[in-house]
Amino acid sequence: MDNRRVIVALDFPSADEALACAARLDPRLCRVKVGKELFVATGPALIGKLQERGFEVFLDLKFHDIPNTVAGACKAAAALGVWMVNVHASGGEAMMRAARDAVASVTKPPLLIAVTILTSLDDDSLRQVGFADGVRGRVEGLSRLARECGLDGVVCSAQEAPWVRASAGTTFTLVTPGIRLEGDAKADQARVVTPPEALRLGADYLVIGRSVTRSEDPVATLEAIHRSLEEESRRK
Ligand SMILES: O=c1ccn([C@@H]2O[C@H](COP(=O)(O)O)[C@@H](O)[C@H]2O)c(=O)[nH]1
Repeated sequence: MDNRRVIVALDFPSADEALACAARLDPRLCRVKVGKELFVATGPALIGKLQERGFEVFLDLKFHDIPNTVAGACKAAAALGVWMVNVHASGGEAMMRAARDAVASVTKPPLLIAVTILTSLDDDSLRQVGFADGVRGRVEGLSRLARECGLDGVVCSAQEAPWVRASAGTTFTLVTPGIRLEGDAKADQARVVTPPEALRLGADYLVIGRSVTRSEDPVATLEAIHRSLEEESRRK
Protein backbone atom coordinates (compact mmCIF):
# COMPACT_ATOMS: atom_id res chain seq x y z
CA MET A 1 0.00 0.00 0.00
CA ASP A 2 1.18 3.55 -0.80
CA ASN A 3 1.96 4.97 2.64
CA ARG A 4 1.20 8.46 1.44
CA ARG A 5 -2.38 8.07 0.31
CA VAL A 6 -3.43 10.65 2.86
CA ILE A 7 -3.04 14.28 1.83
CA VAL A 8 -3.36 16.55 4.84
CA ALA A 9 -5.09 19.83 3.96
CA LEU A 10 -3.12 22.62 5.62
CA ASP A 11 -6.01 25.06 5.79
CA PHE A 12 -4.45 27.68 8.04
CA PRO A 13 -4.35 31.48 7.89
CA SER A 14 -0.59 31.81 8.35
CA ALA A 15 2.71 30.16 7.43
CA ASP A 16 3.61 29.79 11.11
CA GLU A 17 0.49 27.74 11.85
CA ALA A 18 0.89 25.62 8.73
CA LEU A 19 4.57 24.93 9.40
CA ALA A 20 3.86 24.14 13.05
CA CYS A 21 1.31 21.55 11.93
CA ALA A 22 3.67 20.18 9.24
CA ALA A 23 6.45 19.87 11.81
CA ARG A 24 4.34 17.31 13.65
CA LEU A 25 3.66 15.28 10.50
CA ASP A 26 5.93 12.66 8.97
CA PRO A 27 6.50 13.27 5.23
CA ARG A 28 6.96 9.50 4.80
CA LEU A 29 3.37 9.00 5.96
CA CYS A 30 1.45 11.75 4.18
CA ARG A 31 1.53 14.46 1.58
CA VAL A 32 0.27 17.98 2.25
CA LYS A 33 -2.16 20.24 0.44
CA VAL A 34 -1.84 24.00 0.17
CA GLY A 35 -5.16 25.60 -0.68
CA LYS A 36 -6.49 29.06 -1.34
CA GLU A 37 -6.48 30.35 2.24
CA LEU A 38 -2.84 29.48 2.95
CA PHE A 39 -1.53 30.35 -0.51
CA VAL A 40 -3.17 33.76 -0.56
CA ALA A 41 -1.91 34.48 2.96
CA THR A 42 1.66 33.29 2.45
CA GLY A 43 2.54 33.10 -1.25
CA PRO A 44 4.68 30.55 -3.06
CA ALA A 45 7.64 30.70 -0.63
CA LEU A 46 5.78 28.38 1.71
CA ILE A 47 5.74 25.64 -0.92
CA GLY A 48 9.54 25.62 -0.90
CA LYS A 49 9.62 25.43 2.90
CA LEU A 50 7.33 22.40 2.91
CA GLN A 51 9.39 20.75 0.16
CA GLU A 52 12.61 21.40 2.17
CA ARG A 53 10.97 19.47 5.02
CA GLY A 54 10.46 16.51 2.68
CA PHE A 55 6.77 16.96 1.77
CA GLU A 56 5.27 16.48 -1.66
CA VAL A 57 2.78 19.31 -2.14
CA PHE A 58 -0.62 19.32 -3.77
CA LEU A 59 -1.29 22.92 -4.80
CA ASP A 60 -5.08 23.06 -4.64
CA LEU A 61 -5.95 26.36 -6.29
CA LYS A 62 -8.66 24.91 -8.56
CA PHE A 63 -7.93 27.15 -11.53
CA HIS A 64 -11.04 28.12 -13.50
CA ASP A 65 -10.62 30.85 -16.12
CA ILE A 66 -10.07 31.30 -19.85
CA PRO A 67 -7.56 28.84 -21.36
CA ASN A 68 -4.68 31.32 -21.71
CA THR A 69 -4.95 32.45 -18.08
CA VAL A 70 -5.22 28.93 -16.71
CA ALA A 71 -2.28 27.80 -18.86
CA GLY A 72 -0.13 30.58 -17.38
CA ALA A 73 -1.18 29.74 -13.84
CA CYS A 74 -0.51 26.02 -14.38
CA LYS A 75 2.91 26.75 -15.87
CA ALA A 76 3.80 28.87 -12.83
CA ALA A 77 2.51 26.16 -10.47
CA ALA A 78 4.50 23.48 -12.28
CA ALA A 79 7.64 25.61 -11.99
CA LEU A 80 7.24 25.48 -8.19
CA GLY A 81 7.92 21.75 -8.35
CA VAL A 82 4.60 20.76 -6.82
CA TRP A 83 3.48 17.14 -6.97
CA MET A 84 -0.11 17.82 -7.97
CA VAL A 85 -2.08 20.80 -9.28
CA ASN A 86 -5.72 21.17 -10.28
CA VAL A 87 -8.25 22.98 -12.43
CA HIS A 88 -12.05 22.91 -12.55
CA ALA A 89 -13.30 20.46 -15.19
CA SER A 90 -16.23 22.81 -15.84
CA GLY A 91 -13.70 25.25 -17.34
CA GLY A 92 -14.15 23.11 -20.44
CA GLU A 93 -12.16 21.19 -22.99
CA ALA A 94 -9.98 24.00 -24.37
CA MET A 95 -9.07 25.11 -20.86
CA MET A 96 -8.13 21.61 -19.71
CA ARG A 97 -6.07 20.93 -22.85
CA ALA A 98 -4.24 24.24 -22.38
CA ALA A 99 -3.54 23.32 -18.74
CA ARG A 100 -2.21 19.92 -19.78
CA ASP A 101 0.14 21.45 -22.36
CA ALA A 102 1.30 24.06 -19.86
CA VAL A 103 2.31 21.63 -17.11
CA ALA A 104 4.23 19.59 -19.69
CA SER A 105 6.64 22.52 -20.02
CA VAL A 106 8.66 21.43 -16.96
CA THR A 107 11.02 18.46 -16.76
CA LYS A 108 9.02 16.72 -14.05
CA PRO A 109 5.38 17.75 -14.58
CA PRO A 110 2.97 17.63 -11.65
CA LEU A 111 -0.08 15.40 -11.79
CA LEU A 112 -2.86 17.48 -13.33
CA ILE A 113 -6.26 16.79 -11.81
CA ALA A 114 -9.73 18.18 -12.58
CA VAL A 115 -12.27 19.05 -9.90
CA THR A 116 -15.63 17.60 -10.92
CA ILE A 117 -18.31 18.61 -8.41
CA LEU A 118 -17.25 20.06 -5.06
CA THR A 119 -17.91 17.69 -2.17
CA SER A 120 -19.83 20.45 -0.39
CA LEU A 121 -22.61 20.15 -3.00
CA ASP A 122 -25.48 17.67 -3.21
CA ASP A 123 -28.26 17.11 -5.74
CA ASP A 124 -30.39 19.93 -4.26
CA SER A 125 -27.62 22.50 -4.32
CA LEU A 126 -26.75 21.54 -7.89
CA ARG A 127 -30.39 21.99 -8.87
CA GLN A 128 -30.30 25.50 -7.36
CA VAL A 129 -27.50 26.47 -9.73
CA GLY A 130 -29.32 25.05 -12.72
CA PHE A 131 -27.98 21.51 -13.03
CA ALA A 132 -30.93 19.15 -12.93
CA ASP A 133 -29.01 15.95 -13.68
CA GLY A 134 -27.63 15.57 -10.14
CA VAL A 135 -24.18 14.79 -8.76
CA ARG A 136 -23.64 11.38 -10.30
CA GLY A 137 -24.36 12.39 -13.91
CA ARG A 138 -22.21 15.48 -13.69
CA VAL A 139 -19.27 13.77 -12.00
CA GLU A 140 -19.34 11.01 -14.62
CA GLY A 141 -19.61 13.48 -17.52
CA LEU A 142 -16.86 15.80 -16.25
CA SER A 143 -14.57 12.86 -15.48
CA ARG A 144 -15.01 11.55 -19.01
CA LEU A 145 -14.17 14.97 -20.44
CA ALA A 146 -11.11 15.33 -18.18
CA ARG A 147 -9.84 11.95 -19.34
CA GLU A 148 -10.39 12.80 -23.00
CA CYS A 149 -8.37 15.99 -22.44
CA GLY A 150 -5.44 13.95 -21.16
CA LEU A 151 -5.65 14.88 -17.48
CA ASP A 152 -4.26 12.47 -14.91
CA GLY A 153 -7.39 12.18 -12.80
CA VAL A 154 -10.19 13.93 -10.98
CA VAL A 155 -11.29 15.24 -7.62
CA CYS A 156 -14.63 13.76 -6.60
CA SER A 157 -16.23 12.29 -3.51
CA ALA A 158 -15.36 8.64 -2.85
CA GLN A 159 -19.12 8.08 -3.14
CA GLU A 160 -18.73 8.47 -6.90
CA ALA A 161 -15.41 6.58 -7.13
CA PRO A 162 -16.89 3.22 -8.24
CA TRP A 163 -18.75 4.81 -11.17
CA VAL A 164 -15.77 6.88 -12.30
CA ARG A 165 -13.42 3.92 -11.90
CA ALA A 166 -15.72 1.67 -13.93
CA SER A 167 -15.43 3.87 -16.99
CA ALA A 168 -11.99 5.43 -16.49
CA GLY A 169 -9.99 2.37 -15.52
CA THR A 170 -7.27 1.82 -12.94
CA THR A 171 -4.68 4.32 -14.11
CA PHE A 172 -6.93 7.38 -13.72
CA THR A 173 -6.18 9.02 -10.36
CA LEU A 174 -9.10 9.58 -7.98
CA VAL A 175 -8.50 12.23 -5.32
CA THR A 176 -11.22 12.31 -2.71
CA PRO A 177 -11.91 15.04 -0.16
CA GLY A 178 -15.02 14.98 2.03
CA ILE A 179 -13.41 12.47 4.40
CA ARG A 180 -14.78 12.25 7.92
CA LEU A 181 -13.97 9.92 10.81
CA GLU A 182 -16.85 8.08 12.54
CA GLY A 183 -18.68 10.61 14.70
CA ASP A 184 -17.10 13.72 13.11
CA ALA A 185 -19.37 16.60 12.13
CA LYS A 186 -19.93 16.95 8.39
CA ALA A 187 -19.65 20.73 8.76
CA ASP A 188 -19.79 22.25 5.26
CA GLN A 189 -19.26 18.97 3.42
CA ALA A 190 -22.26 17.21 1.84
CA ARG A 191 -20.82 14.00 0.39
CA VAL A 192 -18.67 12.37 3.07
CA VAL A 193 -17.18 8.94 3.68
CA THR A 194 -14.78 7.47 6.26
CA PRO A 195 -11.15 6.70 5.31
CA PRO A 196 -11.52 2.89 5.01
CA GLU A 197 -14.76 3.34 3.08
CA ALA A 198 -12.99 5.68 0.65
CA LEU A 199 -10.30 3.07 0.01
CA ARG A 200 -12.92 0.34 -0.40
CA LEU A 201 -14.78 2.46 -2.94
CA GLY A 202 -11.65 2.92 -5.05
CA ALA A 203 -10.07 6.23 -4.02
CA ASP A 204 -6.35 6.64 -4.69
CA TYR A 205 -5.77 9.63 -2.41
CA LEU A 206 -7.73 10.86 0.59
CA VAL A 207 -7.70 14.60 1.28
CA ILE A 208 -8.22 15.12 5.00
CA GLY A 209 -8.27 18.51 6.67
CA ARG A 210 -10.04 19.31 9.89
CA SER A 211 -10.45 15.70 11.07
CA VAL A 212 -6.65 15.64 11.42
CA THR A 213 -5.51 19.23 11.81
CA ARG A 214 -8.19 20.22 14.33
CA SER A 215 -8.07 17.00 16.30
CA GLU A 216 -6.63 17.06 19.80
CA ASP A 217 -3.68 14.97 18.68
CA PRO A 218 -3.15 15.20 14.90
CA VAL A 219 -0.26 12.72 14.94
CA ALA A 220 -2.25 10.06 16.79
CA THR A 221 -5.26 10.70 14.54
CA LEU A 222 -3.18 10.29 11.40
CA GLU A 223 -1.64 7.09 12.77
CA ALA A 224 -5.10 5.71 13.54
CA ILE A 225 -6.21 6.56 9.99
CA HIS A 226 -3.17 4.72 8.65
CA ARG A 227 -3.96 1.65 10.68
CA SER A 228 -7.54 1.66 9.42
CA LEU A 229 -6.33 1.98 5.81
CA GLU A 230 -3.80 -0.82 6.22
CA GLU A 231 -6.52 -3.06 7.66
CA GLU A 232 -8.80 -2.19 4.76
CA SER A 233 -6.16 -2.86 2.13
CA ARG A 234 -5.37 -6.25 3.72
CA ARG A 235 -9.07 -7.07 3.35
CA LYS A 236 -9.09 -6.12 -0.35
O1 LIG B 1 -14.53 19.03 -3.83
C1 LIG B 1 -13.65 19.43 -3.05
C2 LIG B 1 -12.44 19.93 -3.46
C3 LIG B 1 -11.52 20.33 -2.53
N1 LIG B 1 -11.79 20.26 -1.21
C4 LIG B 1 -10.73 20.68 -0.26
O2 LIG B 1 -10.38 19.59 0.60
C5 LIG B 1 -10.21 20.01 1.93
C6 LIG B 1 -11.20 19.31 2.81
O3 LIG B 1 -11.10 19.79 4.13
P1 LIG B 1 -11.91 19.12 5.35
O4 LIG B 1 -11.50 19.96 6.51
O5 LIG B 1 -11.42 17.69 5.45
O6 LIG B 1 -13.37 19.21 5.05
C7 LIG B 1 -10.36 21.54 1.92
O7 LIG B 1 -9.07 22.10 1.82
C8 LIG B 1 -11.16 21.83 0.65
O8 LIG B 1 -10.77 23.06 0.06
C9 LIG B 1 -12.99 19.78 -0.79
O9 LIG B 1 -13.28 19.72 0.43
N2 LIG B 1 -13.90 19.37 -1.72
